[in-house]
Amino acid sequence: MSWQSYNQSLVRYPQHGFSLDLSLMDIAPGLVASLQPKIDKAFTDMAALEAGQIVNPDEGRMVGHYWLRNAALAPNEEVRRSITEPLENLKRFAEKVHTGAVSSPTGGNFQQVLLIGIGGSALGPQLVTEAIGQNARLALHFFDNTDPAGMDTVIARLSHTGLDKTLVLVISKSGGTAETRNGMLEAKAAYEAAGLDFGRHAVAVTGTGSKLDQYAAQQNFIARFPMEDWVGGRTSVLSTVGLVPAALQGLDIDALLAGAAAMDVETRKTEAAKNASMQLAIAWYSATNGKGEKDMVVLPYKDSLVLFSKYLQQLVMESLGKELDLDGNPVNQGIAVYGNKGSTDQHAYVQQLRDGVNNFFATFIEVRKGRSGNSIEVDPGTTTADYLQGFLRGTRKALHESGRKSLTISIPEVTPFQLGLLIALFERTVSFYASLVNINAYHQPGVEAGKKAAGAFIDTLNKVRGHITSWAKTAGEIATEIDADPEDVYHCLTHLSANGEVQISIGATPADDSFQI
Ligand SMILES: O=P(O)(O)OC[C@H]1O[C@H](O)[C@H](O)[C@@H](O)[C@@H]1O
Repeated sequence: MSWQSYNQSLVRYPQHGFSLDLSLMDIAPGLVASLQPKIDKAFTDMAALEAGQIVNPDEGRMVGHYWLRNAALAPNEEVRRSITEPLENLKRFAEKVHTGAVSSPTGGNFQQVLLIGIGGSALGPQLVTEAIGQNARLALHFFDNTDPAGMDTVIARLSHTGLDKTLVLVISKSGGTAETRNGMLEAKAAYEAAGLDFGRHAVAVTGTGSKLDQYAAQQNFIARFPMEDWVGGRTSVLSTVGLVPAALQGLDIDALLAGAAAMDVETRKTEAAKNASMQLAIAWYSATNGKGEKDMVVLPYKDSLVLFSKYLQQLVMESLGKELDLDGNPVNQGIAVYGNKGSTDQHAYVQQLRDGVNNFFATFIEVRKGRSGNSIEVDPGTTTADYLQGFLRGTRKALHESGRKSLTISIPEVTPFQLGLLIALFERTVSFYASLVNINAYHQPGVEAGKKAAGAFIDTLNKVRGHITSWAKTAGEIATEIDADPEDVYHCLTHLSANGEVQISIGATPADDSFQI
């Protein structure tokens, strides 16, 4: 480690207490020169994106999440209003919930929120809640799956305060996501079982006219907030998707937006050496050979940032994980992201990072402030915060000594403003990196394949249900009757057996197992 290379490779924005240290990334001196045409193109793409000129060919929609924190950039008055009006409305709405002007139909203020959403409609709000929601006015709970047992656990937890005091926030951009629809129907059933009118406790955040929007109107939801078509799910944390729950928690959403806007100011500058997102994109390119050859391990040394890797996983992997490049050539791009937090991970998988397969680069996130308030001495003169800093610096050094690359992002503390900075930093990095490797970061064609196959499986499951009899049959026999894949039929039958709908007699192999009512 050299003091000189630290000084030379640091991008810092002292006015925000932010710095990005790339000194341990070993970026080859010639790389930037060889990438220059691509870097120039990335800046041109960025300008086109911010000007509303990037339209996803398969979906026909503009990409414009940058406008959310800078409405003045929006390409026309209509888009500008679609940012400013919901922002004012959601603030007013949160205020009404806090003052009790919007309250539980059974009387009294709402005291907690159940957020139902998945993917970008949950990960952003979860990140914000964990990072800066410690003193939230209303506690947030989540349904982010179609797991009935998981939902039962959450409902039981909510019932301590009471479902009547729980505001339900159903969030889905498309308004048609199965897991979210299921979660909403399960919640509705729980409210009805408690003798409560679900609609009078519910709020929707969704695209105007979507299935959810129509359902919310029909069920007389308390409020509906629009989510604009030009915001993608994984970049929606600063739209109504993230801001409605944040405002309900009483968080400083203006500071969150201001942090993102401040990072945008820095990362809009076309001097690559001073642009933290461009430097990060170049570092990703250098570490992964521009082909995702290494994974990104995200290690924030701060408990409140524990969900940052989970959040980045969607942002990076759904954006960059693409089969084809922009010219239609197969490239199978992407960067795998995982992580948790330091120093906890030191006692779990850092052993492999240091000594095992060298298939990653680490992203350390350093938060300089330990806590607000005084600290005890755990050793003479030493605090727990000293240890946290020591472990970060120590692990970074140990990885470097064994030839592992890492970069370090430092921020002063985890505030709404700093969280906004981090979110915007990575959004722009993903955008730049996509330009460097010539892919579209703003569509997700691969996600549909699994959804379609799941739909087909559920159709088969329902057909199987209709062919179970009081006499025993094998999966193969039922598969022949309904013209389906016997392996699928077998898994339908074991599912029905585990859920008490059929009885199973185990044979020598799955093909010999038989099932009856
Ligand atoms: O907000 P929704 O429309 O319900 O979508 C939720 C998620 O579902 C999809 O599978 C997409 O790949 C994600 O990008 C999206 O965030």
